[in-house]
Amino acid sequence: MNEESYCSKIEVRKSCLQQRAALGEQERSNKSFLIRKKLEDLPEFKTAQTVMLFLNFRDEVETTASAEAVVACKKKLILPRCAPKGILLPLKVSNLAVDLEPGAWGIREPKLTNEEVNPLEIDLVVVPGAGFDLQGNRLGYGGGFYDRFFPRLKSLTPRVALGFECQIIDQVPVDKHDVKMTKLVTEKMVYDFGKIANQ
Ligand SMILES: Nc1nc2c(c(=O)[nH]1)N(C=O)[C@@H](CNc1ccc(C(=O)N[C@@H](CCC(=O)O)C(=O)O)cc1)CN2
Ligand SMILES: Nc1ncnc2c1ncn2[C@@H]1O[C@H](COP(=O)(O)OP(=O)(O)OP(=O)(O)O)[C@@H](O)[C@H]1O
Repeated sequence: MNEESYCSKIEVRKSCLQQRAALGEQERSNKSFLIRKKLEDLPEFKTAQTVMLFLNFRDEVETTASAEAVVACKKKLILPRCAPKGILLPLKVSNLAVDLEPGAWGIREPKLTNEEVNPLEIDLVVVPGAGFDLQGNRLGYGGGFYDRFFPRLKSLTPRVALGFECQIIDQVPVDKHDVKMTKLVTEKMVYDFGKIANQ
């Protein structure tokens, strides 16, 4: 990775996460509800048979209710599990009450006994992030997990990020491995970046 963007990624990440942390518990919960409604109203959510979500940790957008909605409407729910070397395993979850355990960094992750799915089967990936810009760029926590995972999807599988308005900045520092989002959903609106291939 280019050294200049590495240093600025650390700084920018810190500042975006501070903005997010400044939201109160109630505010985060209210905004998460609005984000959830917008996500579940998206045509790509409605038509997807297989949805890869994330379960929130720290002060991310709350996603548990959407995960429950995916299971309740008989879609296949896929959740990520961190594996060594920055690999993200997409595992099938049928029952949120029994299929999860606290994994890396305390994130609620599927147990390894859950079935691993072929990323080519996934119709929609919902993506967390520390910061976003309105060109479709996303900054994560610096593990490179999602950037290594995206090239394994079909190139036009929608990649929808969830974030709060306060996490949007003018320009996220980008490297050549960074994959753009197709949409960003915030409490205020859905930003559409068009059909962008993942490689
Ligand atoms: N809810 C959720 N699940 C997710 C992600 C996410 O962003 N949100 N990930 C998205 O990729 C992956 C986890 N990625 C992570 C990467 C780094 C750190 C982290 O805490 N890093 C340290 C610094 C480096 C270190 O000590 O290893 C830190 O921030 O203190 C946490 C999660 C997979 N699952
Ligand atoms: N496709 C890839 N192939 C190999 N290495 C990669 C790839 N994507 C990212 N990396 C490496 O992973 C590390 C973290 O990358 P980066 O800071 O862009 O992660 P991030 O987007 O913040 O995190 P994440 O994708 O987990 O949310 C860097 O060392 C980077 O070189």
